[in-house]
Amino acid sequence: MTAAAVTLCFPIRPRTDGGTGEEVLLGLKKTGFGTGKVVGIGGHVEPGESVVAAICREVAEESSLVVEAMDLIPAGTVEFVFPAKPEWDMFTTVFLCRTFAGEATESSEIAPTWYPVERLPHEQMWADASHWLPAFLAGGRGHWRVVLNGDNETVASSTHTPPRGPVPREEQGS
Ligand SMILES: Nc1[nH]c(=O)nc2c1ncn2[C@H]1C[C@H](O)[C@@H](COP(=O)(O)OP(=O)(O)OP(=O)(O)O)O1
Repeated sequence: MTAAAVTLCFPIRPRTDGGTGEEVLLGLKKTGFGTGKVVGIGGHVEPGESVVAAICREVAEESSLVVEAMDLIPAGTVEFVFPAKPEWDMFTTVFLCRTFAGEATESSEIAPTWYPVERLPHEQMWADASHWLPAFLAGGRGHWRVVLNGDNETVASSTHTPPRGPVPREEQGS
């Protein structure tokens, strides 16, 4: 079974509560997959849609923030593997974003909230998020493969593969 293509965007801005550092926009999922969890803003890539178009659409639909394609910062990818429920497998392309317009506003799907990057609400999130999200927010890049246990909640394993460097000259085509 092929993993569903999804995409997530983590808007980041300087903290607005007087603290130092940055805050990131997450949201309480009100409907569908992961209801009741605090998740990243995003969702499924529609057939025929580019990942970039999908994330701009999802951010607008779920949070009302307006994100332009050129302001997306590619961070990497995460594969969510549910061996006990393969139909839940997802492959997500992750972006950060520091330039956007509008105010985060509640939608039918998501109640958005800004959290200091140093104080993510891990107890309300998917257990795997503590493996890959702080790494991306700290500037890490690459691919994460997360395998869930049979309870579809706890983490059996998580593996990080760093991005490939530039292709060595001798491996480049002519
Ligand atoms: N293990 C996991 N940890 C995590 O942090 N996020 C996960 C996850 N498994 C899936 N997700 C995220 C990725 C994706 O953005 C989201 C599910 O996509 P959607 O919100 O689009 O799904 P829904 O079925 O609610 O909505 P529709 O696409 O509108 O049908 O869940």
